[in-house]
Amino acid sequence: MFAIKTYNVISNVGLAVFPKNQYTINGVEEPDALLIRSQNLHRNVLPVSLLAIGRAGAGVNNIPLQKASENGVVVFNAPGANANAVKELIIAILILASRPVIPAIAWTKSLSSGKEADVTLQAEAGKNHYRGTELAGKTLGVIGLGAVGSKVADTARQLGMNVIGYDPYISVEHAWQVTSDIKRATTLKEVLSESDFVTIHIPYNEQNKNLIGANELLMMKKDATLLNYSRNGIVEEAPVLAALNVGHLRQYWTDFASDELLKHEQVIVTPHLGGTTQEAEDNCAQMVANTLRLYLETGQIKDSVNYPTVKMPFSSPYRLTFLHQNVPNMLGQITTVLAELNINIANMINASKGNFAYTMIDVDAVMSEELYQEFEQKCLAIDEIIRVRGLANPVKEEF
Ligand SMILES: NC(=O)C1=CN([C@@H]2O[C@H](COP(=O)(O)OP(=O)(O)OC[C@H]3O[C@@H](n4cnc5c(N)ncnc54)[C@H](O)[C@@H]3O)[C@@H](O)[C@H]2O)C=CC1
Ligand SMILES: O=C(O)CCC(=O)C(=O)O
Repeated sequence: MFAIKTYNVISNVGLAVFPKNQYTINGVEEPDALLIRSQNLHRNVLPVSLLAIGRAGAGVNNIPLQKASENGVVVFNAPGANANAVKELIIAILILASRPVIPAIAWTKSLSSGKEADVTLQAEAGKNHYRGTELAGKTLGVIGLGAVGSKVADTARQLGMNVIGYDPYISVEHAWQVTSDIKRATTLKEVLSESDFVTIHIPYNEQNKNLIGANELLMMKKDATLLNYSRNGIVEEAPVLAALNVGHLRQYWTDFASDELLKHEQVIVTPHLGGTTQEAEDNCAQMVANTLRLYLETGQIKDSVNYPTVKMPFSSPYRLTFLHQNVPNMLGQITTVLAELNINIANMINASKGNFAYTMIDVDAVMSEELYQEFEQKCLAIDEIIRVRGLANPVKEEF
């Protein structure tokens, strides 16, 4: 049995991925895996039992990645699984930022003569106070052309906007998704200075902390609108408020509340709603539950942010897995231990990601508990090996 502990509201569609005869969810056992959304784990002690963390979403800045890697905890996310939800909200915001629909509705509701004809007349007479502008022909700058940004850019093009994208680190997969009529900026200044609307779709990390501050806001067109549906630490709040106060920036829309932002009339804050649709919550939970199962039951790694992708058909009776430092001679040391114990290798694979690496070795016979314990002890005596697991072939399903 594997034990899963969840935080936040996790879709039942995702939880249903775990067979009841193999998994407990939120039981009393120490967890093998956590399944979370925005839960901040930075202050948590990671239990020794913990093998994996699944983030049902894109951003992983709520997870202590270095600590997880060093403790042999593989962290997974759900790349792209909520991108459509964010895209639709961004498009809605672009429209709401151009057409004063929300105040117009509130004003119309306030008309109450009691006589239908009068209300109609008042509505007609007052509507010119709620005149908007159109998106077609305006320029949208998209910072980050990953799963969300590439979708936003394409849809904005379809709405007749000119789109400038900026992503110096774009993956080949996402580069293919961005149509050729989207202009590529080579500098942040280029995208900021040419856009009527700027929307940010990048991860929060040390490098992106305060990416948009006073200098960058000055690069923006006067009267432009800024959207931050990525993370709060990417945009510095004080210079944004100052830019709004002097009339340089028209509006700031964000998914991340703070006391200061909530007080300002030209700041419109949504309650971290980007990925909050039924479909996105189902997709994210289902995707990450499947990757957790794949890892827990077969050792294979897919969509991890701290360990490499490692795929190998499970065709032998028994599999050994090793999370280790990415240093020379790890394979040599592991195979020496296997040879000492007269264990024959049927198949093996090794891959690395940054300072960490992963090795899977299939052996041609099931190891007894006693033999496995001896093997594990010898392996863990090697300084650079972080975690060892022994897995019997599940045979029940095709992974
Ligand atoms: N508000 C919400 O509910 C949601 C927020 N998010 C946030 O949006 C972020 C992006 O999500 P996805 O598009 O799914 O991630 P993604 O990983 O598919 O795309 C991120 C893109 O940003 C690019 N990038 C990184 N640093 C950059 C920089 N300094 N300048 C320009 N480009 C840069 C990367 O090369 C990558 O192409 C997430 O990390 C998360 O923080 C994502 C989903 C929902
Ligand atoms: O609603 C959620 O779980 C948060 C979505 C999000 O911010 C993300 O996927 O990065």
